Amino acid sequence: MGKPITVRAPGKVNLYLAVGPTRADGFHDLATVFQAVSLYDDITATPNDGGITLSMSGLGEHLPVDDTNLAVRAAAALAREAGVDLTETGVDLHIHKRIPVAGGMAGGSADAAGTLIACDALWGTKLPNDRLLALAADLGSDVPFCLLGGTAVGYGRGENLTPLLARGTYTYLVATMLEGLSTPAVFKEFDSGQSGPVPPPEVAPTFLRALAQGDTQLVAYFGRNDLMSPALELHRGARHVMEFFCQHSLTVMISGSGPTLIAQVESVERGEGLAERLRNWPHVADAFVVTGPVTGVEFVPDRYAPSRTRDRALDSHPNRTRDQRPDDEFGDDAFAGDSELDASPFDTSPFDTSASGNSASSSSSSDVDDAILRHPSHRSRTVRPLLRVIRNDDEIPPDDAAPTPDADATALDAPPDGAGTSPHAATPSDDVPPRTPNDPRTDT
Ligand SMILES: C[C@](O)(CO)[C@H](O)COP(=O)(O)OP(=O)(O)OC[C@H]1O[C@@H](n2ccc(N)nc2=O)[C@H](O)[C@@H]1O
Ligand SMILES: Nc1ncnc2c1ncn2[C@@H]1O[C@H](COP(=O)(O)OP(=O)(O)OP(=O)(O)O)[C@@H](O)[C@H]1O
Repeated sequence: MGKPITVRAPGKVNLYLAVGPTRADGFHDLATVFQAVSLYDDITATPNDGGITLSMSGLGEHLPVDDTNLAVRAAAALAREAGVDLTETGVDLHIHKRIPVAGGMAGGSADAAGTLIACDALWGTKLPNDRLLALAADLGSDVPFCLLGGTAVGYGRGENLTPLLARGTYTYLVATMLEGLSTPAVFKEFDSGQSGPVPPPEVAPTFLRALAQGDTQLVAYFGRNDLMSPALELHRGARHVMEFFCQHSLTVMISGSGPTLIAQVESVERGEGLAERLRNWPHVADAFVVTGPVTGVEFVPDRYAPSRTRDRALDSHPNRTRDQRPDDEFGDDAFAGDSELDASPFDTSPFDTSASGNSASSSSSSDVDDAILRHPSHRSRTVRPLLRVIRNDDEIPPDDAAPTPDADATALDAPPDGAGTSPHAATPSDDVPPRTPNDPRTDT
């Protein structure tokens, strides 16, 4: 029987999320910009001689492990699609979860995407990318993006993806909540807040331009999430936590359908300082710093594969930071062994530990473990990049069709109601969620 395969799958944030009308199938048309961030679930697939089993650790300890779990559904869907006979060939899945459950960061979707890639490699199904992406879309609207990673615009349900030109690295302070939110409930709340026909959703050209230019402040300024008001209506705790962000003049958004709150910060150091204080706020489950963009699902070589002991140590570290550190913190040696990852897993196993002479394996295992979990995204090697991406209709507006950021910034120069002079400032009040430039209510 073959060796276990471990992949890691990133969570996402939505930097822009415009919601359109409800479709005949009950879903909403979206125009959204996803970014994958350095917060990962690890998925290990071990071959067995029949059936699919699942165990979970970390934040997933209390989730069901039956066929309602998205990871189990993903493995079963792949087996069906690829004609794998589950009575003879199966998989034991283990997921170590760090992405919050029902937090709007695509936790379940990341597990489904990771399971597809791990089982595809384990069973040697070699499903073409377009079929993998179609399977992913059937499992959930966010699953295709979790496969792809990076920064991408999503239309349709969010599954019609095009990678975006996005310069720069984004550093986010993230606050996860003790209570989650149900995605369908948030969409329903959005519907109930509409008094007339909802226009077709689109991403503002100024926003795309800011992304392409790597102007992180303008990206925050033009960011939008139509699910923010409905999510905050449903989550009093998140409304209170927003006060913290506003007190620190941060432009706060929810991630996806919430209630996780995110804000760009200018440095990892500032973010970590704020996160430490935020952890003591009521309703907050955890606070930490992540960076983006990172790549989609990646294979983790054997020697870096998670161990329960390491996971526990990392998760309980008081300054746990899921971030990108400056390169020199690890030195190039930490990734010197990664060249083997450039090969397709179907040609040469990336999990072959026989390459013991590399400098990574000569480092102490804890140094390397630390390094792989914090490694800068631009160094990551996606073994099986999903280069062929589907998208049906609209093209991104050409540069010359877009107003210049300056022109738009002038139009928006006046701070929104209740906000300070900085576009990043908003004034908190007691129970009413503060208005921010991202809050659709500021448009009215
Ligand atoms: C809010 C986002 O996270 C933004 O990226 C996604 O749209 C949600 O993606 P997801 O969690 O993968 O959601 P799915 O599992 O596909 O759908 C869950 C439910 O959310 C609602 N839903 C989801 C996506 C969408 N475009 N319109 C919807 O109305 C539907 O009620 C659906 O039954
Ligand atoms: N592997 C999984 N991880 C997390 N949740 C799962 C998983 N499988 C099924 N679920 C169920 O899916 C629901 C949504 O959880 P999830 O963590 O995916 O939400 P989310 O991050 O808000 O999703 P999204 O951002 O894609 O809308 C939960 O109620 C949970 O019970």
